[in-house]
Amino acid sequence: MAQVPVNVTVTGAAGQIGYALLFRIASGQLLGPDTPVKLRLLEIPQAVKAAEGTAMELDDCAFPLLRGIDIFDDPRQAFDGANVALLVGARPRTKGMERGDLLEANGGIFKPQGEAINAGAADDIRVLVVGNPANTNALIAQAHAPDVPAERFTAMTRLDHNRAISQLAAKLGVPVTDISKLTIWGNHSATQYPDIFHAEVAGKNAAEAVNDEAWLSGTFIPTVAKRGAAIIEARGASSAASAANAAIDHVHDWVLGTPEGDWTSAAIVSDGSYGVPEGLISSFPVVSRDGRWEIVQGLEIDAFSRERIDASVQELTEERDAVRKLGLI
Ligand SMILES: NC(=O)C1=CN([C@@H]2O[C@H](COP(=O)(O)OP(=O)(O)OC[C@H]3O[C@@H](n4cnc5c(N)ncnc54)[C@H](O)[C@@H]3O)[C@@H](O)[C@H]2O)C=CC1
Ligand SMILES: O=C([O-])CC(=O)C(=O)O
Repeated sequence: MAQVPVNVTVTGAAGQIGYALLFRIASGQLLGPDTPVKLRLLEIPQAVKAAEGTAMELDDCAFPLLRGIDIFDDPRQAFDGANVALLVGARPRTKGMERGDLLEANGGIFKPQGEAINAGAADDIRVLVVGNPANTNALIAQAHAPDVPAERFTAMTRLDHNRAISQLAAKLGVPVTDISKLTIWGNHSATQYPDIFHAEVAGKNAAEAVNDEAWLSGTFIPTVAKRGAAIIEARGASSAASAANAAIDHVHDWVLGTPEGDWTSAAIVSDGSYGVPEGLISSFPVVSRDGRWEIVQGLEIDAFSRERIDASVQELTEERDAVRKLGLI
């Protein structure tokens, strides 16, 4: 029997990540080759026409799995019946903007979107926030969706995870497929901590294989943490195709499961594991089983890692306090 299509809502659909993302969703890379999808695109009124142009191109691909495209400028309509929501559209930081202004501007986007998800999304809704500051935007949306289990709100650190795998593989001269069990901890920001102490290269400990602490603290960690800025500097625009790719990876693994013997990284609501205050949306080592993220437990955290995890979690705590003060959560 033909499967019922899955409703996938994408915000910021006319933006550069949207352009790289929508064709991959429609081609079956998000939910697998047997799952038909309906796209529900949300844009601001001024960008609806551009979204319509992208929809025309999607039509022109004649993707067998694509069963419909609807375009909205109202979050209530866009999230109605959504099974998967990719929250990409956000207010970028502009010149002279303070962090508080950025959080406030994004609160104006993610609060109504959380409310709309609460009001009308499907019972199995899964939310991935990509728009920056992703962790705190996810926290704001989650705070306004009290009827949705908090665990359904996540933020993207998969791009950082993939960047770290690539950097580590290059250092060791191995294919990326040899690297497993790498972790991004904390915030999707320059304070994030890419951790190779539990990572493996072809089954052996990666930190021992690297055996170069100067490279680890002086090159690897800052390269991964500042990669977004380096891309902006080189391309004159922020990462788009690689961000879309990571969003596909995140949702694909969440719905269909992570491979046995490995884990990935995702920012999910903390249950207090590894000393991360409960309720913060922070990146952890995670596996997905039966459609739910689970934090990998029992990893030993040495002083080097502890200090870095704590610094990033401290930043998340400050962002949470700032949005609390602004009355956004
Ligand atoms: N978590 C991560 O790893 C990454 C996050 N990002 C973030 O993703 C976001 C999107 O990036 P781009 O696509 O390059 O930006 P972009 O500026 O090309 O597109 C953003 C789109 O969002 C739309 N938008 C703004 N407010 C909206 C609202 N209230 N509802 C619906 N749509 C709205 C805009 O009209 C625009 O079309 C940015 O915040 C960027 O910083 C980018 C790369 C990686
Ligand atoms: O700062 C940005 O907009 C881009 C970003 O998050 C990244 O590439 O990691």
